[in-house]
Amino acid sequence: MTEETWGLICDDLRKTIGQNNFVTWIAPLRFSAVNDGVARFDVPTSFVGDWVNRNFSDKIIDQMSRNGIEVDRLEFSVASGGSAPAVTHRAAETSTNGPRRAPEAVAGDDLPGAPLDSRFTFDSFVTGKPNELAHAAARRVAEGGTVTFNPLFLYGGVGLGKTHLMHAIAWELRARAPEMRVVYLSAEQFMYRFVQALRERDMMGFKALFRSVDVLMVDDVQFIAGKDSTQEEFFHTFNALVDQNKQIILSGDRAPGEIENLEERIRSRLQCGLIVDLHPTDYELRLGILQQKVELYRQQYPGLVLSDGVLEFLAHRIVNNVRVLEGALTRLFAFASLVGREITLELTQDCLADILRASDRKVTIEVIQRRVSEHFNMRLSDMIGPKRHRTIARPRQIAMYLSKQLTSRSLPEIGRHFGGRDHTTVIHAVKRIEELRAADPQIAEDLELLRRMLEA
Ligand SMILES: Nc1ncnc2c1ncn2[C@@H]1O[C@H](COP(=O)(O)OP(=O)(O)OP(=O)(O)O)[C@@H](O)[C@H]1O
Repeated sequence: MTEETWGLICDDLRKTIGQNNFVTWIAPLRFSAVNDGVARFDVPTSFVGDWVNRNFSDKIIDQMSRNGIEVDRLEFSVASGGSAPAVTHRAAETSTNGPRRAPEAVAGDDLPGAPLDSRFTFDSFVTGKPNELAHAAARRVAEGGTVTFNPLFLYGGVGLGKTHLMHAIAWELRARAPEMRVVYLSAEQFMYRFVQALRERDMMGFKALFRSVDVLMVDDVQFIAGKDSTQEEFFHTFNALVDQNKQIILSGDRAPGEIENLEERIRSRLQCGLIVDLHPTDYELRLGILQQKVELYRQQYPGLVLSDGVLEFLAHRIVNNVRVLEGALTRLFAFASLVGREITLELTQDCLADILRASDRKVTIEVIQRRVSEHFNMRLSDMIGPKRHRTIARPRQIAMYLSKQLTSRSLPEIGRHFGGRDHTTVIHAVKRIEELRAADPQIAEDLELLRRMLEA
């Protein structure tokens, strides 16, 4: 297999495992050789090799086979040094998110940090009303001065920039104070390190390692909910660091108070710091992000002409998360440069027909939740939270009902969007609202109003 074929396989893998997983785990691999049914790779640390082997080997083998390379297993050896491989750069440069360099590890080799994405800096983070508070808090922490709020907890929906902000803080701290031991990792990686330490009977080492950092950043903490011993260890690590006045920065898909199956003592500890919310994007922010990305693409595709109104059109029409917006723009530029044409509105509509159709059709569950919360004057976060009072539970049921009516999502998927509730809860909600619609004219009217607003 050539490096070029590996590059193609990487492109496919990115689609199947998602951009974040790809950047963190696959991009750092350096393809070495295939022989006797074994594909060999160099990896920066045994941790990465181990993780990829456990979590992604099936997918890699499958994608290889789709590209005509048949292997039975993968082997990883720790590279003796050097930077990320050329093929990783190439694969990364054609990523759906535009030009960038390969990820780098933020911590020294002895520290358990995950690689950082070099695109995710403060410079490249566009601010607007929906994210200004989160941005300001992140900036403050990144100054690295006296610890004023601990932890900083960033939360918000998918693809709204939580990981971007965390990486930006890490880059900034690293630039300002290179001697600081800054560790960024996902909650899943934290758990993996913990389980590995248990297996290898090296809890002392684990504790010493995590207690020796100056700044600890853990992404997607909702992941540890319900995982009892990991939570316990996380709690001790957290306390030890707070006691030493070390900064902790966390992110989650919802506020700490709304993460189910999180131990009460952790929840209350998390609530002691500053909790900031990244809100869904608005039109101005989307336009700002598009304009910023276009500047980058102008360097990559010099000479491409963009007609007036195209960016405004995209900002209006693609209201999903920023990741989708970026993907659309990347495709548009790549396509226009391939056919050598100006990016007109017409070309945009042709090239992005599927994405536009999907956004058209899509009244998303998130939008339904938002509209219903506004209508009933309740907090959006209560849609996914645990509260059961009628004034909250009823609108939540209405939102579930509308999600079933207006989207093609399955019952379990809807349940997941409502704070990981079971599909039977959704069935119950749908039945209940159907009954109420027949019996209560006020509910019938509310439903009709909401449906019209959502389909407008
Ligand atoms: N305000 C912004 N300015 C520039 N780029 C942004 C902004 N918000 C998000 N992005 C980009 O959108 C993409 C998704 O962001 P990110 O991965 O940080 O989201 P997330 O909130 O961590 O999502 P997830 O819940 O999926 O982990 C990234 O490529 C990021 O650079």
